[in-house]
Amino acid sequence: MIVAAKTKSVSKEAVRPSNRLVVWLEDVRNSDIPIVGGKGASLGEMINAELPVPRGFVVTAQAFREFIEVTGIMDRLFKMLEVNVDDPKALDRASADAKKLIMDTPMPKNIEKAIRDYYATLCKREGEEVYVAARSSATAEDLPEASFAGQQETFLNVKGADDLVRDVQKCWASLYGARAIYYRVEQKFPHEQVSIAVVVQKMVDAEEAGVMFTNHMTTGEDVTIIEAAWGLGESVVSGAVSPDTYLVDNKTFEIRQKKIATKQTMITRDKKSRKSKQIAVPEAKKNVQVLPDDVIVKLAKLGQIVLDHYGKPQDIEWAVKDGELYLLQSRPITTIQKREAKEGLASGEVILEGLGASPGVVSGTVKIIHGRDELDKVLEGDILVTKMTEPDMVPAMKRSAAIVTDEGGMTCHAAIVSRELGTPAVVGTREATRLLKDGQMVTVDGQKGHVLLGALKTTEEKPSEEAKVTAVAVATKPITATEVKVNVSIPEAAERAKATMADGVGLLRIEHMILGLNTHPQVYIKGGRSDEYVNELVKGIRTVADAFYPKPVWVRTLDAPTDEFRAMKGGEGEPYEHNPMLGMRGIRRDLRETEHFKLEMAAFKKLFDLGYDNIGIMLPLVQHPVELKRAKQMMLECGIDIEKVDVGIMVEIPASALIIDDFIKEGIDFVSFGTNDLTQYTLAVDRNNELVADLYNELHPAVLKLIEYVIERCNKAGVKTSICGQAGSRPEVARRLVGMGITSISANIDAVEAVREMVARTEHEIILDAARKRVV
Ligand SMILES: Nc1ncnc2c1ncn2[C@@H]1O[C@H](COP(=O)(O)OP(=O)(O)OP(=O)(O)O)[C@@H](O)[C@H]1O
Ligand SMILES: CC(=O)C(=O)O
Ligand SMILES: [Mg+2]
Repeated sequence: MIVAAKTKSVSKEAVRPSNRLVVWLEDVRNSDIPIVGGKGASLGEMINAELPVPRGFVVTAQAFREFIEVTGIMDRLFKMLEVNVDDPKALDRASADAKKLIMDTPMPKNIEKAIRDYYATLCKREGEEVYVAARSSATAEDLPEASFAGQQETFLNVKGADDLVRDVQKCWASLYGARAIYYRVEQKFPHEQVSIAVVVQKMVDAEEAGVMFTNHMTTGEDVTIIEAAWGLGESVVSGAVSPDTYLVDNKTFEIRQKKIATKQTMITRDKKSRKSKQIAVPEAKKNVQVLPDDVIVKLAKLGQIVLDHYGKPQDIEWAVKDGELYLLQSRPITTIQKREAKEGLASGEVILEGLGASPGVVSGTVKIIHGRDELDKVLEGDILVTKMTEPDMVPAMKRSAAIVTDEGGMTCHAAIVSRELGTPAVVGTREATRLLKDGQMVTVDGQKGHVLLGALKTTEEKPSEEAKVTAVAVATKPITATEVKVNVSIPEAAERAKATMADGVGLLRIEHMILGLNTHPQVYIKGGRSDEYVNELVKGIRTVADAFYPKPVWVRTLDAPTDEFRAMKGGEGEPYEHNPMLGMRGIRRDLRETEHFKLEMAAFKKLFDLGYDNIGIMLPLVQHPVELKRAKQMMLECGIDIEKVDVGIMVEIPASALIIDDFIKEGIDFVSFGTNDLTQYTLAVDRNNELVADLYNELHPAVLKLIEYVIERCNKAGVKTSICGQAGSRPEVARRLVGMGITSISANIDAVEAVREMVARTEHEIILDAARKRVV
C-alpha cells in the first residue's frame, strides 16, 4: 500500500509543471498554484479526483514571465504601471498602454509552438478541431493562495490555433486592466510579483448550467443548493437570469425543495460568429424545471465528492451537455474569506460609503438585484445589493447577511426593515449597484455606513433567530417613568421586538403588511376579495398584539405614498405625482378612498371583538382637526366604540403642531411625533433626496420648538405624548424629550436598550437636581 502510494507520487513528480511553459491539466496539483494559478490548480485537482472536468492544458505563469523577459518589454511594462491610480484618466492610459504593449509584442516562437502543439494534441484526442475556453488564472509570488477572482478575462468559444494564441495573449493583457491595476496598488501587491496563467479547456456547449453550493453557507445545514438555468452558465453567474433552485439533503440525497423560476433569458454560442449571445428562452421552456430529478441528485453527489476531496464547503460551477455533467470550477465557500483576510487582501479599504442604517459588521458575497425576478439569487448569508428594497424583497432580506442600497435615507424601507430584522445595512450609497460586483466578497459596517473590500475577519455567521432574540433582550431592565416602547413594521419582527421588554409598541406600520402582500388593495376590493384583505390585516396586527398583550400597541392606519404603491401588482392605476411626499398619502388618502379606510376599520373591529383591548389607532399625516373628526365619524360608522379605544394622531406636519389645541379640543388620547416627516416638512428637505440630505436635521431648533410646544400643551390637557420617528432612537434626543416631559418614547428594536438607559439616567438626574435644589 505504502509502496504503491510512493510510486504514484514519484511518477507524478516526473511530470511536475515546475519550469514548463505548458502543462496538461491532469498533471496539475494544488501545490502548483504559483505556476497555474488557483483556477488551474483546482481544475487539475478535480480531474485527479476523477471528477468530470473538461480536459485541457495550462499555459503557465512561467510562460508569461518568459514572454516579458525574453522580448525585453519587462522594464518598459512596469514603468508604464507607475501611475497615480486615483487619477482615472492616468490609470486608463497606463492600462491601455500596457495592454497594447503586450498585444503588439510577438509571442516568442517556443511558447507559441508549445501552445499550438498542445492544442493539436487536444484536438487529436477529441477527434476534431475543438472549441476551447481560454481562462485567465492569475497568481502571485510568495502568496500561493492569493485570490484575483474576476479581475482578468476569460475567452469562450475559441477555435483554431491562431485564434487561441491570440486569445492567450489577450488573457495576458487582461492582467493590466484598469481595475486589476487599481486593485493591486490598493492591496499593495507589487505588479512585478503578479503573473498570469491561462487555462485552455475544452468548451462545454452547455444546454443547462449553473452553480452548486455543497453546504448551506450560513445556517450550516447539511444540504446542497443547486441553481440551474438554460444555456451557458454565464447567465447564472452574472445574474442575468433568475435560476431554478433545488435543495438536496446531503445524507439521504433526497430533494428537499425545488423552486422553478421563470427563466427569461439564456446565453448560447452562436455557431457562426462563435460568440456568446443572450437570447430569450423559448416560451415552452421558460417555466420548465431545468434539471431532471435524477440529474439533480447526481450533481449533488458529485458536489459531495468535491467537498470530501477538499474537506471544505465548495462553490461549484457546472454544465450539462448531451446529458453529461461537467464541473467547470470549484472554490471554497468560507475559507476564501478567511484566506483573503489573512493575506491582507481584505485590507479594510472602504470602497463605498453611505448611511449606516442598521448596525453590525458582517462579511459576505455580493448579490446585485435589479428586479424582483432575481431575488432567488440571494442565498443565506449573501449581501443584498440593490437600488432600493421593496416590500416583496423581505424574504430575500431575511436571507441576507447585510443590505446595501443606492438610494434611501435612515427611514427608507431598507433601513426600517433591516433594523427590525437585525441585519446590518448601508443605504444611500448612490452607486452600490454600479461599483460592487456580483460574487465579490465585501464587509458591510452598518454602524459606520461603510462597505469594505474583502472579509475583514472570519465571516460572522448570521445569528440564528433565537440568538438574535436573546441579543436584544437585556439582563436588567431599568424602571423608567417615561415609557420606552418599540417600533414594529413587519409582524415577523414581533418576537424580537418583544424581547426588548419594551413597554408597548409606539408604532405598528400597517403599510408594510399591505405592501408585503404585493397586491394592491384595489385588486382585493374590485375582485370581491375584501374579506381576504381584512383577514390579512387582522393576522398581521394580531401577531404583534399577541406578543405584547396586555401592553399597548398603537397601530397606524395606512400611510403609503403613490410611488410605493405603484410597484405593487395592480398598482398601475396609482397617479403620478410631482412630489409624492406632499401628495396622496396618510389620512388624506384614506378619507378620499373611504372604501379602503373601511376595510382597515373592519380589521380593527374584528380585533376588538376578539378581545384585543390593547390596540390603539393612530392617524398619520393629520393636517387639520376636520380630518380627525371625519375619521372618528367613520370609525363609529364601522361599529368601533371610540370611547373605549385609544385614538391618536401623528404630529408630523408643522401645522398640526401649531394648532395642537384644536386637536385636543376635537378629542385625542395621544399624539406621536413623526419626526421623520416633521423634520422634512419643517425644513423643506425631502427625506428621500440624497442631494439635500445634509440639511436634514431632526435637532433643528425649529423642530425641537414645535415638539416642546406640543408636549407642553398636551401635558396641560392630560393627553399622552410619544415619538415614533427615527429621532426617538437616538439617546441624545431621548434625553431632551424626557427633559421636555414626554410620556413615552418609541425606538427601533436595536435602540430600545440604549434609549432606555438614557431615559433612566436623565430621569435620575432630574430627580437629583430637584433634590439638590431643595437641600440648597
Ligand atoms: N470549459 C468551459 N466550458 C463552458 N463554459 C465555460 C468553460 N470555462 C468557463 N466557462 C464559463 O465562463 C465563465 C467565466 O469563466 P471563468 O471562471 O474562467 O472566469 P471568471 O469567473 O470571470 O473568473 P474568476 O473565477 O477568476 O472570477 C464561467 O462562469 C463559465 O460559465
Ligand atoms: C414615523 C413617521 O412616520 C415619521 O417619523 O414621519
Ligand atoms: Mg411619517
